[in-house]
Amino acid sequence: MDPIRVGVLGAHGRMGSEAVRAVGEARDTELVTEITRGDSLRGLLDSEATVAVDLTHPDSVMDNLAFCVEHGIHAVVGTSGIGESELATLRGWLGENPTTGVLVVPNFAIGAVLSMKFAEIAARYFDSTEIVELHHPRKADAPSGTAARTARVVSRAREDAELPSMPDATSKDPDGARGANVDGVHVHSVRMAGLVAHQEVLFGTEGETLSVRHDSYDRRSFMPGLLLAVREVGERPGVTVGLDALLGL
Ligand SMILES: NC(=O)C1=CN([C@@H]2O[C@H](COP(=O)(O)OP(=O)(O)OC[C@H]3O[C@@H](n4cnc5c(N)ncnc54)[C@H](OP(=O)(O)O)[C@@H]3O)[C@@H](O)[C@H]2O)C=CC1
Ligand SMILES: O=C(O)C1=N[C@H](C(=O)O)C[C@H](O)C1
Repeated sequence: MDPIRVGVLGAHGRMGSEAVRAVGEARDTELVTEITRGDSLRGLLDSEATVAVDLTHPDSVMDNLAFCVEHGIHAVVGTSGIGESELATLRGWLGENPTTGVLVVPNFAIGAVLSMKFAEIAARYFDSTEIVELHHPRKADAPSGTAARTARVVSRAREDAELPSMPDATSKDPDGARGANVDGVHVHSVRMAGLVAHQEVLFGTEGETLSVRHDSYDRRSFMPGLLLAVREVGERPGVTVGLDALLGL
C-alpha cells in the first residue's frame, strides 16, 4: 500500500518538529510538506497531502481546518483550544463535506488517554474532584486542552450519576485561588520551568482520596498516538474527539 501523504502545520514548533521526525521515520507515512507560520496552506494541495496534522496555535487552528475541510484533506488536530462551540462549527462544515475526517485529540499520549478514562470511571464514586495541570512555561493557553476535556468528562459522569454539587464553603476568593471553574470542576494551572506536560486528577470522599496522575517527560510520548491518528483519520469521516475509540476504550 502507498504511504499516507502527510503535511505538518506548525512544523518547526516543539511538537511539530517531533511530528516531522515521527512521520518521516514511519514506514507507512510520508512527510510531503512542512508548513510554518506565513506559509500558504496551498502547500498542502501542491504536495498532494491527504492528511494534515495541525500543531500550531489556538488562534490559527480553525482557519487551517476550514481550508482542510474545504479541500477534502483529512485533519488530525493536536492544537488546543477546540471547545464545544468550535466542535459545533466543525460538525457544520463536515455536514457539507461528509467524506472528510477531522480527529481532534486533546492529548496524544496513550497514558493520558487512559488517565482520562480512569478519571471518568472514578468520578461517580467521589464527593469532590479537582484537576491540577502542570506544563512548561511557554504554553500559550490555560487551562490545558487535556484539563478542559477531563473536566467535561468528569462533569458528565457526575451528572449521569446524579451527584449533588461538590462540597465547598468558599465564599471569599478575590484572587481566584480556587482556580478556573470548567463545567463545575475546579482546574488549577501550574506553569514551571523544567516541566513538559503533567496532570493530576484528585478525588475525595469520606476518609479517602484517590489521585490519577499522568506525566509526559518527553514529547516523544505523543508520537505513537499521533501516528495512530494519522493512520485512522481517513477511515473516520466527520468529527471524532480523542483517541478512545481508536484504542477500543
Ligand atoms: N494534543 C497533544 O497531545 C499535544 C498538543 N499540543 C498543542 O500543540 C500546539 C503547539 O504546541 P507547541 O509545539 O508546544 O507550540 P510551539 O509554539 O512550539 O509551536 C507552534 C508552531 O506553530 C507555528 N505557527 C503558529 N501559527 C501558525 C500557522 N497559522 N501556520 C503554521 N504555523 C504556525 C509557530 O510559529 P511561531 O513560533 O512563529 O509563532 C510555532 O513554530 C499547542 O496548542 C499545544 O497545546 C502540544 C503537545 C501535545
Ligand atoms: O502545550 C502543551 O505542551 C500540551 N498541550 C496539550 C494540552 O493543552 O492539553 C496536550 C499536552 O498537555 C501538552
